[in-house]
Amino acid sequence: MDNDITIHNMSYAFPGKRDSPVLSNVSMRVAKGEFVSIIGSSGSGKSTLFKLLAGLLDPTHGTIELPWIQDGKRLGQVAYMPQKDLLLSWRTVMENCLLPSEFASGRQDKVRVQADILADLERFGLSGYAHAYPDELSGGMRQRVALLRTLLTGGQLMLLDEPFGALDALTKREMHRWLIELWEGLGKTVLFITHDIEEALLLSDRIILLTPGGQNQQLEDMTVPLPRPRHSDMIYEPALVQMRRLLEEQLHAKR
Ligand SMILES: Nc1ncnc2c1ncn2[C@@H]1O[C@H](COP(=O)(O)OP(=O)(O)OP(=O)(O)O)[C@@H](O)[C@H]1O
Repeated sequence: MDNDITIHNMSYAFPGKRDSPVLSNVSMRVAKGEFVSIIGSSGSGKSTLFKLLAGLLDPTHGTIELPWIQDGKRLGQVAYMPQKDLLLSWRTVMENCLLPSEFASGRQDKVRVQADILADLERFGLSGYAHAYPDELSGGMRQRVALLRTLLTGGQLMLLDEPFGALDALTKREMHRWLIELWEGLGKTVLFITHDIEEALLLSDRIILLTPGGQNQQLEDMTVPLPRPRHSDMIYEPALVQMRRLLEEQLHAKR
């Protein structure tokens, strides 16, 4: 419990829009090592929630507790992958992956960092692409580079904002397998924003449905009743069909 992420009665309104908060009295708890998906209609505040967790914005009211953060600085302790992959087009895959070490405090042995990145690229199915530029890669490969760079920023918590939204169904499925293997191997806490209910059901331990603004934002919090390892056919199990219907209804009702 001590390692849980805790958000308590948190509200956030953008400057100049104090009367219409994007997030209003939101509370949630996420256990260390959990994989939790956040779904919600467009504009319900999902990306804003991630920016608050990453420390890029400060709550207007309420608190966010990340128990492992020592000095209050979240940069480098929370790995945040924004909706757009933001790979630098003028830098190679290797140079993009070197960014976190360039920002890190203290001197790092560059030769060693590069050797580690080469090993990671192999693990991520990207061997031979260290010197390629982002626009020479497929969508799935770009996302893997962006995820690797996110991982290299370190930290216990990974915030992934619709990482697979733009991928075709087959690539998406491969990326799911790969992400789950990675998550199981690293034991990190993952928060994952998606619009794809099936994706949320197959990947997550829990799904949190964020409803748009209002005075007291209610969160639906559902545990996914599936063992691991999971496979795509599980989506047809009666408990999942029922849960999917419920989520779709809630999502449409709250628009
Ligand atoms: N910098 C900003 N200044 C003012 N309003 C903003 C800003 N960024 C976002 N908003 C508003 O806050 C609300 C929530 O935006 P947010 O991006 O968090 O939603 P979301 O749930 O992630 O949406 P989507 O699913 O479309 O990505 C929206 O109404 C948006 O217009």
